[in-house]
Amino acid sequence: MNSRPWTAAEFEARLRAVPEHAYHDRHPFNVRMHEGTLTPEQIRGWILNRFHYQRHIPIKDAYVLAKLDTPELRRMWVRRIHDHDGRRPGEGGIERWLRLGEAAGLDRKELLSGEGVLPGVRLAVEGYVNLCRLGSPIEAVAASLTELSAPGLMRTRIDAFERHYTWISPDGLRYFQNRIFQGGQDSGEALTLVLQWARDRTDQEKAVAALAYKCDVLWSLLDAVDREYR
Ligand SMILES: O=C(O)c1cc(C(=O)O)c2c(n1)C(=O)C(=O)c1cc(C(=O)O)[nH]c1-2
Repeated sequence: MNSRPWTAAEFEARLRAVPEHAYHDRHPFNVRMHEGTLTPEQIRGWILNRFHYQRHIPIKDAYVLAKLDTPELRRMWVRRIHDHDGRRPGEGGIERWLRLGEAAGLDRKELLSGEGVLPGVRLAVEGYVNLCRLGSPIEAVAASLTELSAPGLMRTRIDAFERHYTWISPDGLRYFQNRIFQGGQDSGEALTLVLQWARDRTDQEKAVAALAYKCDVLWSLLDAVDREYR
């Protein structure tokens, strides 16, 4: 027999508890990034590998979009693709990440080539894309709720970069500045949907599990980078 559903407040608390314990801001590589002890080579290795994640975000969002069955929901979700791809060449999050790479001394051709992306990073990103491709709408949307923790992390990261990595021009940090607002908007919308859609305890548990899986994706990405750039 199914357990009783959690109340909306209980369910929200369970969702919020997942990234509080398992978000990648606690990963030793990220901790060292914020402490200012990473070398330029380590920072560049992170930027290059994280680009693989960034360029797959609009791809996974296209899979999520295809699961939404009303114009209202699709209009809301399609904004995420525009946020990353921009509406014209030279705009959007992917372009800003390329500029971050350039500000750190990486060639954009090198970033776009995908060379040097670690196998563990490829697998982690593939895991997230496949969850959004094959999972239910509630799982795909719940997985994005790591973004509940992203705006706070962006503020700390900008502060750390401005303090410790002054060899990167401040213009390169525009990606992170934009994500403070975008991450807040994305996660607010996603949380409303997940709370609305979960009808029973099975849905609720699947949403929590999808969010935990997404934390593992981000954690594994940093594990791979940390191991390679010792
Ligand atoms: O730098 C980060 O720590 C970080 C984390 C996350 C996240 O928590 O998933 C995202 C981003 N950045 C990000 O830039 C981004 O566009 C993004 C989209 C999503 C998502 O799951 O839809 N997460 C994140």
